[in-house]
Amino acid sequence: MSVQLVSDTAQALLQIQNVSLEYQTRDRIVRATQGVSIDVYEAERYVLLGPSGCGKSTLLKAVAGFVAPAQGRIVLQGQSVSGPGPDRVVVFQEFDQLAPWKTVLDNVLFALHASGTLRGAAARERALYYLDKVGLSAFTAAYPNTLSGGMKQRVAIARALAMQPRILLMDEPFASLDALTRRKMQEELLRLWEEVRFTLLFVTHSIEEALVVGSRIALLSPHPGRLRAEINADAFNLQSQGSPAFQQAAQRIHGLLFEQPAHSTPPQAEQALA
Ligand SMILES: Nc1ncnc2c1ncn2[C@@H]1O[C@H](COP(=O)(O)OP(=O)(O)OP(=O)(O)O)[C@@H](O)[C@H]1O
Repeated sequence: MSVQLVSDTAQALLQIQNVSLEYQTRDRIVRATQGVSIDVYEAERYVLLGPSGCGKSTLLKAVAGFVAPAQGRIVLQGQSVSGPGPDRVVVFQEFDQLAPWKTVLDNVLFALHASGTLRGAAARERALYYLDKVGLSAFTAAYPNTLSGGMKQRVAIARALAMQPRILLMDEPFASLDALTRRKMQEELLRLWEEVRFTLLFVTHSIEEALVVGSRIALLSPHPGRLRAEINADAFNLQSQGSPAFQQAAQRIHGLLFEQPAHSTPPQAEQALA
């Protein structure tokens, strides 16, 4: 009998129940996802993977409460999501998500103050704690325009973790970084997860990134996105990248996404799905 990662009887932290998402444009309705059902459990690193336009970002925005489902519902810890809240924090791809007129420390403090999460010395202590966790203790007084792209993303991650959200939402957070920095950030994210054990919902269109970052991966079909399969990726990390098992998993995912037999697609160093 095989051992399952997740107990069937455990209550999922996040339940995406038969969710269809739509945009109303001037002349038509664009359906982004179709009847997607996903359960995400406490301390999972759950990845949404699929080709460009399959609705990954829209699904993440719906969990964040920015987009209301046209059908189905999203439930976080037993409560229906009906709008944004400090229990869900998003880290985006863009480097301009920090306030440029605030220092690194003030960017983190502002989130804590504005959301009513913490004030005074307690807020400062928590902000400094998470800035230290992302290796930015020496840059608390710096302004965003003096930081590299990777450092800005670290501030955004520290700011998000400082909120101690029930779930951290990341929308292709490393996609604008060069390959080396991206790898380093993946490594840091996994190290942070080992320490803090937050629950993560992570969007990417890179098969490799999904396997490295995720403990489970949802494969979404092309537009409109439907759940095609869920893959257990707990066995993989940056060290296993390039191993035969890793390459096989990447090949299998590629096959599942594009409905090709797994053996017909040679594995590549980086399999992006754009
Ligand atoms: N504001 C919008 N108005 C109308 N249609 C939209 C809007 N945002 C997204 N869409 C459409 O919804 C679908 C899903 O888009 P979404 O950005 O969620 O996909 P994605 O999988 O995240 O893609 P990518 O990997 O390219 O970011 C696409 O067809 C897109 O054109």
